[in-house]
Amino acid sequence: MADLFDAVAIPAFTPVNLLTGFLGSGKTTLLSRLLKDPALGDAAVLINEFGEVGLDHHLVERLDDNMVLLQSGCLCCTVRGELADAIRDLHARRERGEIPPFRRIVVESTGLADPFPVLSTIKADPVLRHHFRPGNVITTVDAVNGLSQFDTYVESNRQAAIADRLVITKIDLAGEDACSDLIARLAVLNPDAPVVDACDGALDLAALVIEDDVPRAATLQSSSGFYCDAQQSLPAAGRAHSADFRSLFIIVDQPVDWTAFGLWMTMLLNRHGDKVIRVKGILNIEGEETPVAIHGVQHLVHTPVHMQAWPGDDRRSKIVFIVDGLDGNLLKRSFEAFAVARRAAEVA
Ligand SMILES: Nc1nc2c(ncn2[C@@H]2O[C@H](COP(=O)(O)OP(=O)(O)OP(=O)(O)O)[C@@H](O)[C@H]2O)c(=O)[nH]1
Repeated sequence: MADLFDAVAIPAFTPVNLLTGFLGSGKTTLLSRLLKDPALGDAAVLINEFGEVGLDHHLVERLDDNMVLLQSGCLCCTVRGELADAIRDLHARRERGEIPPFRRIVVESTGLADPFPVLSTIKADPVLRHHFRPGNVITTVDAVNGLSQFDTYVESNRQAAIADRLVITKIDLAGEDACSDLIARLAVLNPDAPVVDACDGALDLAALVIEDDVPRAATLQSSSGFYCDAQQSLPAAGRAHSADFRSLFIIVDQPVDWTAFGLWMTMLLNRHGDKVIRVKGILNIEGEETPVAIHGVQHLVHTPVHMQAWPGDDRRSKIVFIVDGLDGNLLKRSFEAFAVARRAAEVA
C-alpha cells in the first residue's frame, strides 16, 4: 500500500484548519462542499459534536480512515486531550503508511467551541508542534440567526473574532439586504477577515482553506456603513459557555410518520425556538428506503434532505436537540405524547 502513497510529498508542517461557527450555521454543509473540491481531496477530517451522539460524520456522507469522530463533549473543554490524541494517531498511521498520506487536517468544531484553546492545543503539544501548524480558521455565520446569536452567545463572537475567513451562510434565505447589519457587525468583530457568501456560485472553496489565497469571489460589504456597538458585540470574559446548554437524544425504533413528525417539530420550534438552539436528526420515514436528514436552528426549520444511503445497519431514527434553559423532560414528554397520539390514530 505504501507504494501508492510514496508520490505524495508530506509538508514539513501539516496545516490544521479549524472550521468553526455557531450551532447550525452551516459548518457540516460547507465541509461537505470543501471535501468535494479536488484541491482538498487529501485532507484528513476530525469532527467534534456537542451532545451524547454524533451525527455529522454521517451527514458528510464520506466515511474513510481519514475521517475521525471526536465525541462526547466540547472540543474547547472536555475533549481537548482527545483532539491531540487523534492528531497524533493520524500522524503515526500516516508515518507507517497505514492511511492515505493526508497533507492537511480540517477540524470541524462543535457549534459551541471556543476556538482559542483548540488552536493552542496544536501549538502547546510537545509532539504536534514539530509536525503540525495552525492553518486558516474558517468561521460560518448564519445570515438568519447570526446577529441575535452575537447578542446572546459569547461563543459566536469568539468564533467570528478569530476567523481568517468569514463565510456568511443562508443569504438565500435572509436576502442580501437583510445582511448589511450583520456584515457591519463582522467588520467590528474582525475587520481583517474577508467576508464571503457561501451561496455565491463563483466562490473558490479551496482558497478559503489554503493559506495566502484570498477567496476568489466578491467580498461582501455593508451597504449601511460600518456602525456597530463594539461594547455589546465583543466577547465577554468568564465562563467557558455563555448559557446552560444541554443536549438531548431521542431514538425511535419504529419508522416515523413524516406528516405527524413535521407538525410536531414545527409546533415545537414555533413555541420554543428561542430555547431549542439546534435540532438535527436522521429519520427512518415510513415508506422511504433511505433516511431523511432534518435540521432546525431556533425558529428556522430547514428543508429536509433525502440521504443517498443508510450510514450503517442501524435503521432507527435518531434526533439530537441542543437546548438552552428548556426542561428536557418536557421535550421528551411532548415527543412521547406525539408518538402516543399517532399510535391512537393508527388504532382508530
Ligand atoms: N438555505 C440554506 N441552508 C443552509 C445553508 N448552509 C447550511 N444550510 C442548512 O442549515 C442546516 C444546518 O447546517 P449544518 O451544516 O448542519 O450546520 P452546522 O453548523 O454543521 O450545525 P452543528 O454541527 O449542529 O453546529 C442544514 O439544513 C443545512 O442544509 C445555506 O447557505 N443556505
